[in-house]
Amino acid sequence: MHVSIVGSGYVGTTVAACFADMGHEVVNVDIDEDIVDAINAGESPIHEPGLAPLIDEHAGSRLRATTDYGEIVDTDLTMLCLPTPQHEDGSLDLGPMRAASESLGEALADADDAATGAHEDANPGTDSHLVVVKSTVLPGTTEDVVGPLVAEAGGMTVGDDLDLAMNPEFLRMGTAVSDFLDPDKVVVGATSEDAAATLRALYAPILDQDGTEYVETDVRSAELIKYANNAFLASKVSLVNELGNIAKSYGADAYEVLDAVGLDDRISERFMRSGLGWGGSCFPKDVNALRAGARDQGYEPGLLDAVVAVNDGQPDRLVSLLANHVDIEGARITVLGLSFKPHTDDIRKSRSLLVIDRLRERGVDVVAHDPVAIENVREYYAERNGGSADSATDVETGSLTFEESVAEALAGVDGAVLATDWPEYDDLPVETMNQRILVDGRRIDVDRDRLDAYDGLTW
Ligand SMILES: NC(=O)c1ccc[n+]([C@@H]2O[C@H](COP(=O)([O-])OP(=O)(O)OC[C@H]3O[C@@H](n4cnc5c(N)ncnc54)[C@H](O)[C@@H]3O)[C@@H](O)[C@H]2O)c1
Ligand SMILES: O=c1ccn([C@@H]2O[C@H](COP(=O)(O)OP(=O)(O)O[C@H]3O[C@H](CO)[C@@H](O)[C@H](O)[C@H]3O)[C@@H](O)[C@H]2O)c(=O)[nH]1
Repeated sequence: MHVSIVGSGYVGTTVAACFADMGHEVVNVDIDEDIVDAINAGESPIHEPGLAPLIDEHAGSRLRATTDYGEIVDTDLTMLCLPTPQHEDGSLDLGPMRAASESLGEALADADDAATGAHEDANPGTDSHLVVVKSTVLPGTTEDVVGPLVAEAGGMTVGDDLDLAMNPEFLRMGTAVSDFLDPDKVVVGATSEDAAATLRALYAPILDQDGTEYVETDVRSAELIKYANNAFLASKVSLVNELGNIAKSYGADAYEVLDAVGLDDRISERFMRSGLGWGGSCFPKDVNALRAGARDQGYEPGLLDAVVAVNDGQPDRLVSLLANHVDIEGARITVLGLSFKPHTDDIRKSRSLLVIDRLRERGVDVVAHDPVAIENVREYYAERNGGSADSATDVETGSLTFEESVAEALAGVDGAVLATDWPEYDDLPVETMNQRILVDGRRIDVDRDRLDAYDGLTW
């Protein structure tokens, strides 16, 4: 099939490369020329295991990228993989979805004009264009916002020459390629049988796999399934963290406790790791969007409010724990791990950034290390501080510097906190630390005998 994917970020790039690998002809459309150039040069614009080889293999043949929306016209369907960030109040920001929907409609209208009156679509057997929302959006967005915007800009009619579907994505950063190619489930909400059939054909190469469920439902349910999934997982981690905080207060070990609890197959042992809590580009904004959406619907989501409150408290607990071991005012402390989880350079809503802020507010000079995310963090602080990446000039707070090697990051420091459980931290070169103190927010596999003091957030 010929597939166009609008938005080539973490999801759009992964999905495009995977569809190309499945045998489809794919074009990525993005407004960011650097991303487009990288893909066309056969390079991955992001750090994601397994992605670079796929782009290298398919770029220039089954995979292309462009800034030109006109290229969607000759494709069987257009999948929207645009950001759906949150407003300051936590509610869903549909700005990028609206802008892209209008651009898409305009491109389809231009093609219609060019095709001497009748819109020629590549979709075999139909003369309508299928728009599939893959971004995470609240119920109603596909049918009440995206559809009407594309239709108006394109001079089209939903159900006639415009078809809609919603196909949420469940991949995780760090394992995105394998999650996409070997998913637990594919969820599709389509507005017509033609749209449903096109999506079945699109996913056919992976549907024969054992263990992949194909769920067909209505569009609003498909939209809500994505939020319910993330809300459930975020709640599980917050519950585990609450139980972990209680375990520590009793001098019990949360990992021993929860490993045993997870043996109950109604609960499962997965997603039971207590510690610094959840970050990333999805859980924080999606839980907030669902809370705001529920309130709009007249429902008070008290449980989800508490889920966020527990999560928000964990970075402060980590810093308090460190203060039990180190006189932190004026201390030099290493923060190990900056990405929101291992095996990705994604730092969006990373707990590490909150820990760094809390430490610096208390006058700590922070030395930060990460195997792949340092550049992104430099850019983040440069943007926040109006140009100064290391911001060592900040007089109110401690400084922030970056070290490329773990050994250099630990040399001469008064203690370290572990924020992201990269495997690189399993065998820490602690000998050169001024004080061999480690406060662990993720329960890594470290040789505690080589440390003067080791403390865990919930154990
Ligand atoms: N990151 C994940 O792990 C993940 C997993 C599942 C679902 N999702 C959802 O998928 C969606 C995309 O997430 P992401 O992490 O890939 O976002 P992202 O920010 O990494 O990428 C979005 C891309 O869209 C491009 N873009 C913005 N406006 C555009 C426009 N008008 N036209 C064309 N391109 C435009 C940006 O340049 C960027 O490359 C979100 O709704 C997210 O919640 C994300
Ligand atoms: O037992 C656990 C598991 C996870 N986390 C934290 O939870 C966050 C999210 O982790 P994970 O779910 O592995 O990563 P994401 O890439 O954010 O993936 C989530 O968000 C995506 C975007 O919506 C969804 O597609 C995925 O299904 C969903 O797992 C990270 O900060 C983890 O450190 C824990 O603290 N303890």
